[in-house]
Amino acid sequence: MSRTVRLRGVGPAQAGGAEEGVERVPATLLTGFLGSGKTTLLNHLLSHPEMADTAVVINEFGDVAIDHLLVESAIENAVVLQSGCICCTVRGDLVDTLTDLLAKRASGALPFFSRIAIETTGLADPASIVQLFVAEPLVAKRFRLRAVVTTVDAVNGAGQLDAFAEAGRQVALADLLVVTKSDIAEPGTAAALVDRLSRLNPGASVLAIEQGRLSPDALFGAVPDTLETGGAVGAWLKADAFEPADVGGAGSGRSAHGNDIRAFALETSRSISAQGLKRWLGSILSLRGAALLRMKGLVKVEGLDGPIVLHAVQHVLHPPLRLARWPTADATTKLVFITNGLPAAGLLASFEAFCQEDRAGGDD
Ligand SMILES: Nc1nc2c(ncn2[C@@H]2O[C@H](COP(=O)(O)OP(=O)(O)OP(=O)(O)O)[C@@H](O)[C@H]2O)c(=O)[nH]1
Repeated sequence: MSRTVRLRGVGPAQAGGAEEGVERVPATLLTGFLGSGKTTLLNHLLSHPEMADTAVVINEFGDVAIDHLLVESAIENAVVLQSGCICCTVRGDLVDTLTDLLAKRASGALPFFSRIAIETTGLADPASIVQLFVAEPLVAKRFRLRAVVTTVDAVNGAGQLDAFAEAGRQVALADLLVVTKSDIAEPGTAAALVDRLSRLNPGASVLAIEQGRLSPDALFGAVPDTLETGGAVGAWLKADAFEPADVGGAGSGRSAHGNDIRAFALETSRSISAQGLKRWLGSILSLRGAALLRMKGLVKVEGLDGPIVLHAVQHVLHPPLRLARWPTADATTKLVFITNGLPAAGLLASFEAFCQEDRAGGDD
């Protein structure tokens, strides 16, 4: 069930300017375990004037929606998705809500907004929401996922990571990890959590904050917006932060305690045919997608001057981006993985196998 609240529509919409825009609306997904400080952070972010034109979608689990009442400011465009979690029962509702927001913006029923923020329930698996932005045409055509921000409670976060798989998945999917409540954590606890999070998801930026105090500049500055430039690709991939997996060897990577979440990097100077890459991706995403929390990287493909940029979340591959030239001095394939129960050795062996195949494969 989707329920709309507080669509006050104050002020005129920017007459017609928002309709059928060429630009896709950037979306920030705010996730994090129960009580980890999502609403507090959202509130603080929305208090900044530059965030005024933000439409907010808040998903609450249960019969009585409360969080939206706590989001105090700037929410002319607040929508609550209730009675279920976005990632499962009300996923269709989220699609409807997003398209409805655009229609209302275009008709003037809503004030103009140039970005959206989506706050999930504390138990959501953000992967299925990320998938909407890639695989659901109604959403993918009009919105782009700008950032996944995950809050982790400095006091309870370590225990939640040990006990709940959802907490680990939320961390693995993040572009930015925000450690909250460092003001009330035991000395050293927040720093230890920052360290653990950096090992779980070496590609994400990690910031420790208090009482939601994070500026939009700090948030968006930590998450590159475009991959077209070399510097942005480097900051996005952060391959150096990942432990290398040994090609042909055990490729252990780093195991975090609790869930069997491992982060590791694969680097090889070998190139793969376009056909081989397509088949390898088809194979690992369909067969092992559930365990592949995240994969990002640059791949050297035969016959191309620049790399193919890959980004996959579980079974879903973001549209691959073809760069005209390599952003790095070394034109080598670099793939970083965060997996749950999927050892590096198997992935490396399969990549190598597909490198050997289809040497004469065409570009398609
Ligand atoms: N001391 C302190 N309290 C915080 C901080 N961040 C959040 N809180 C408090 O923690 C409680 C939960 O914060 P929320 O922002 O509601 O957390 P949430 O993730 O939105 O919670 P759910 O939607 O229930 O999952 C509230 O009482 C906040 O005031 C912080 O940095 N320091």
